[in-house]
Amino acid sequence: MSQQPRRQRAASEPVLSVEHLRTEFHTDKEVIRAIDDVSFDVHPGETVGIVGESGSGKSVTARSIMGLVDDPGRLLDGSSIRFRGEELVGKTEDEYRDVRGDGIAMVFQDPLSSLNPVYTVGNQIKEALKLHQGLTGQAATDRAAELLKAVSIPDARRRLTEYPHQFSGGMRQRAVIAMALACDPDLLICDEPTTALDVTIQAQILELLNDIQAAEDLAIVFITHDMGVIAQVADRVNVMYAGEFVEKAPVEELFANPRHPYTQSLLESIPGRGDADERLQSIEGDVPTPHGPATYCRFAPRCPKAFDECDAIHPAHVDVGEEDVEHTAACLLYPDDVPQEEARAIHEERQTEAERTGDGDDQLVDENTPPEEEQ
Ligand SMILES: Nc1ncnc2c1ncn2[C@@H]1O[C@H](COP(=O)(O)OP(=O)(O)OP(=O)(O)O)[C@@H](O)[C@H]1O
Ligand code: NI
Repeated sequence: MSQQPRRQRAASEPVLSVEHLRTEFHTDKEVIRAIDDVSFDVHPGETVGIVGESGSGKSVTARSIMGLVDDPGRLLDGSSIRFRGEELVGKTEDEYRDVRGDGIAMVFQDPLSSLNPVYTVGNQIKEALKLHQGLTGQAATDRAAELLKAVSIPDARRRLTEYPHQFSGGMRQRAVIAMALACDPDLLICDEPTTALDVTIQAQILELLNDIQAAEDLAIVFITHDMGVIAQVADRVNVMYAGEFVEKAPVEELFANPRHPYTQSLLESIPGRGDADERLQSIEGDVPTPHGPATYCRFAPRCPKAFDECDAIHPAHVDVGEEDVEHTAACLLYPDDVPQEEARAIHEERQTEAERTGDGDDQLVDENTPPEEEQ
């Protein structure tokens, strides 16, 4: 159990390091590039948030990390996901199962999808303990009760003997978190874990995750569409739109000084921010489905600040923060301390650079597909 101050954490090796992640779905009709060049890392003891509207690619990012992208989905060549320094891309399903059992755990929105209705909660936790820690018998029962206690389920011993349907929604999600903890993970990926719960229960679960994190120095990737939740849980935030990260910043910085027009729109749509009388303002339109690499700004059609070049140049991430603050935005408005033409030239040059180095002409990574079969 580490009590490192945050400063030292930032200097530690990342638990998870995602680089140039690209995930595509090849269907009969179309190719969906659900994730297009996403990079981020997560250090021990910190929570990194991924926030964006429905369809922006949050869950596919999570499933890519977990090795759970099913057919017809594939990770493109050049994608790298390192966990505790070890490359996960290209692992076989068997190898990946070990990673999921020993190190990375995931909590989904619907706790019932992770619980089997015909077994008691206790049996399911004990099964996880047997699988991941080799615990059986009384030792497993004791540990399972400890885990239920750790997630603040009262009367833990008795509740071990109950079935999922005897648990309320919030208690079920706690039980799922207890199951996730049974593999003693270094990294927990939470995909909208509180979206189905009412606000009071939601707050309790977020509090619980916070406590567990502090006690275990756990690294968390927290996925949500809700900026209010992000404000409560995240240390650093990646704002996602149509398969790309469009802004990355520490949480306080993101809320105090949002730079990407998409982030600004997301923040304006939080009730209670700004003018109290103002009607909840949501962003008009939907996230587009991305096909192939972006050669323009995908947010431009909905962006209040868009101009002609936004349809022609793909924005690269540029520093938009104070010195020493890791804050970047992918928007042609930046850098804003140089003439606009110069700023656009920077993005154009980076786009050309990316195209020259083979970006947009990727080969698929899939051990089942020999290279000559790729188009
Ligand atoms: N199995 C699949 N086959 C084809 N396309 C898929 C598949 N899974 C996801 N996609 C596409 O990938 C894109 C991103 O989806 P994803 O589920 O990651 O969004 P999300 O940000 O998690 O949204 P939500 O907030 O609704 O959960 C969408 O365009 C979606 O249609
Ligand atoms: Ni999702």
